[in-house]
Amino acid sequence: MPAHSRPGFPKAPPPRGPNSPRIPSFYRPRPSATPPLTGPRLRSALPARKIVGLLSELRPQQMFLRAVSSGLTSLFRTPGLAAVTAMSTGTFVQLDPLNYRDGARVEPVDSSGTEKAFEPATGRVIATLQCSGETEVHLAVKSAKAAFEIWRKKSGMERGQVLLEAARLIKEQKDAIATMETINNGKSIFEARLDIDTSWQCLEYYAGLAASMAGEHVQLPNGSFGYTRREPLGVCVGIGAWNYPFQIACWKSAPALACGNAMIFKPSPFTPVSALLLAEIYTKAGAPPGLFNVVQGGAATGQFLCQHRDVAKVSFTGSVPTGMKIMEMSAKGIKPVTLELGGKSPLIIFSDCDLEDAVKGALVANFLTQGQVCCNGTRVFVQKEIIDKFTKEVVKQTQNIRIGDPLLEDTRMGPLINGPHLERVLGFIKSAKEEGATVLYGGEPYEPTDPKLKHGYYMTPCILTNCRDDMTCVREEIFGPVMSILPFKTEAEVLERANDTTFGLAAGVFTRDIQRAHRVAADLQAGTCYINNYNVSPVELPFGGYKKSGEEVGMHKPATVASAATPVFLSL
Ligand SMILES: NC(=O)c1ccc[n+]([C@@H]2O[C@H](COP(=O)([O-])OP(=O)(O)OC[C@H]3O[C@@H](n4cnc5c(N)ncnc54)[C@H](O)[C@@H]3O)[C@@H](O)[C@H]2O)c1
Ligand SMILES: C[N+](C)(C)CCCC=O
Repeated sequence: MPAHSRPGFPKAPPPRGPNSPRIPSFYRPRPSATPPLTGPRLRSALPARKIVGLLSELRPQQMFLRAVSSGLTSLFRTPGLAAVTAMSTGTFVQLDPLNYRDGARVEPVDSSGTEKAFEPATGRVIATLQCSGETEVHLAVKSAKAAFEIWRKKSGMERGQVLLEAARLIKEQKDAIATMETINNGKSIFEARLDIDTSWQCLEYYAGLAASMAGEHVQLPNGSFGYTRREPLGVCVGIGAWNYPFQIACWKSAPALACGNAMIFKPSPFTPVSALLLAEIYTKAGAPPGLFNVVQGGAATGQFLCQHRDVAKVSFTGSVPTGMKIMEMSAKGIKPVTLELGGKSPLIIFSDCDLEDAVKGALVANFLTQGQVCCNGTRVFVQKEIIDKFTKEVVKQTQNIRIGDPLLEDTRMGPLINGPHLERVLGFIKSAKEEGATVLYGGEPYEPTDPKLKHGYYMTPCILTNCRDDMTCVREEIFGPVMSILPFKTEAEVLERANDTTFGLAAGVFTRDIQRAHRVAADLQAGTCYINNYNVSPVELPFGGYKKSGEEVGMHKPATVASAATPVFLSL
């Protein structure tokens, strides 16, 4: 939550960071008891603020080379991962306990059922997890409370040192963590490595901020003075989605821990494994046992966490319907929430764009992580003058995307997360056809030639044309590799259509006209607006949503404008 809009925080540091739970949202303003208080000051009159962040002009080719040249050089056996048999497609099984409490892996003391986690590339079960019951959740909270008592008394500098060491360990173990992420999530190893980079970068960023957070000294009449303290909230809960398992765990825990809180993290039951690596790293880095606990499970476990009396805040990443439930539960306990929810983001391509960049931008805006990205720009509005040329080129490049074993270096599209989700995505394509859309390319189940991948959840990326704004495929979040192309004539028209949605997570604009770029970005109702780029993730910038895409307790919506020379490429 933006510091500027919180009572009692008139001079907080700027709310910059990768995720909405930025530093101030894990703090509560607390004036000291004596001497006399100034009292909290409401800054509700602050105008809405937009943050403009410029990306460094790192060429995408350099980024690519850096990522691939690192190689799989440091395969390791993580402490506690003794039962990992191998780190390649089709062999990994997870036999160690998947909960983490008091600095060690544990089996839950009670359970409300089991869930199977798959390797999407092969369809194999890699882990069966016990869904933590109410007693286990209570033990995790108790352990986190004890750690909080130690942690909250540390100086910001001391907390920063632990986070820095954890960041160093993540960097050191990057390839093994990325491999684990690829095995459990299905995203290509190329992408997973980029995710791990934005994970350790996030810890470094908040480590840097930890020491500089301070309260205020306020002069009062007759020689009196007051001061404010910035105090952590206590035990915070993080609930994650399955599309960025390790990154979400880092983006939630880093700001929370930097501010002096403890965190209990519940990953999605589809992707339970990599959060444990983070837990082990925090312990190794010097975090007190219990500071970062992991409980596994689905909705029931999540509810136990949200409803627990001693949980001070819930930070949630997931779908809008679940976000609504989380908000409702938290409201009953008067708990602040941060909600990072879904989207149906517009990507606007003007006729004066650099077409080559725009095509690459559209690919990365739609097919990253097999299209399972909250901020994907899936409503691709293309100005009429260039729509034929654009469509032809986008189809050509989509045909070149390499689908297959996600652990292979040249794979750019792996399997979807699981069978039911694949069916759901294919169902959207079927209904698009029924509603009059044309499938220009893809949208079919895909079977790679490697026999071990036969039971994986692959499909060809799909391009739809003849779309209308009222079609289901254009209105609803598909969360799969499906691009809908929509023609437009004028700037005013496209802005109105782009904003005509209940979501507001991200948006993109491709144009050579710099004034138009910033004018359109300012009028788009979205948490992040990319200019001549898409889906880049600099950790220094906030990441949040308008409308149903997200919620924080604050007086303005974060709106980031990320601008760069050229987009990251998906196809080779
Ligand atoms: N805005 C963002 O930053 C962001 C990032 C990633 C994903 N997402 C969104 O997440 C969605 C996909 O993720 P998903 O399928 O895992 O979402 P989901 O809402 O089904 O589940 C998310 C998490 O909530 C838990 N959960 C489910 N019901 C719950 C309940 N009643 N109480 C407490 N916890 C509960 C799940 O076990 C899981 O850990 C998409 O809509 C996507 O756009 C958003
Ligand atoms: C890293 N990205 C691409 C910004 C995605 C953030 C999480 C959304 O699903």
